[in-house]
Amino acid sequence: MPLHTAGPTQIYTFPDTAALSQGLDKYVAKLSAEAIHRHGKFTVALSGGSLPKQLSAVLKHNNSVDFTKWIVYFADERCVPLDHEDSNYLLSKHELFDHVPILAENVHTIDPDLVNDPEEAAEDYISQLAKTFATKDTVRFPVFDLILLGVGPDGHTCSLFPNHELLKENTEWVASITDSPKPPSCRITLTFPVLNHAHHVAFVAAGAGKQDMLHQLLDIPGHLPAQMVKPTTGTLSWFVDDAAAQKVTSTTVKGLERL
Ligand SMILES: O=C1O[C@H](COP(=O)(O)O)[C@@H](O)[C@H](O)[C@H]1O
Repeated sequence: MPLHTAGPTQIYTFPDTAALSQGLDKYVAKLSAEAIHRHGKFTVALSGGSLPKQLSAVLKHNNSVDFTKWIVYFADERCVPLDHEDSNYLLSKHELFDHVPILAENVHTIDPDLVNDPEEAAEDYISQLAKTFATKDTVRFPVFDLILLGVGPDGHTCSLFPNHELLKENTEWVASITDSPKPPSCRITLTFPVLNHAHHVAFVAAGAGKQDMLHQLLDIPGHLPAQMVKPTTGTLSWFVDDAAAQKVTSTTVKGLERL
């Protein structure tokens, strides 16, 4: 069974969070090696919340991964200083960057001088993206090798919240939000077109607290933000533990698979 398949959503389940981290390590290491072989770098967008810890537990010990070729952006970021406890960057720094040879200049943070002006911060982040992603005429949006996403209990992903006007954003690469229902209220976020142009997108969700939302997202068709992530040509995977997957019954997905 290949590690990932194009087309239908692939759901990988694991008995617990330790096994989930092992599966994620295998998946990310493979995509990293493939991307570096293909174009000399691995462009990845990381979420905050529970993701960095889950991702890094095994990956940070994986010496086969060439982290020097990683170009890191954030799927979303809170408009706070980089040393603030709410910073998604700080989380990933503590969990991953401090333990692996990622180059500081390859980690693209929100400009700390712009955190009081979310709109400007989003504009600046677009400029940072433009340095990595040379857009061709046919491809208007950055094409990440991998975007790693989390999902909140309300179905939000990145800083794209249910019923928010940002769900309609279809031209900008990065948008700002000043009324996030989850604090802090000011944030910047990648938009759906960017998420949906990626080569690979993977959601990571663990714990019984995600059960109801996972059931809703995977079994009941709808338009919650996490359900609007539908890569046009890329793959979509879910990495979940048994606790989170307990109520998922869907026959519309390809099936729950163990790695
Ligand atoms: O606010 C945020 O929440 C989501 C979900 O977080 P989790 O702790 O439930 O995994 C996260 O993906 C996003 O990056 C973050 O800013």
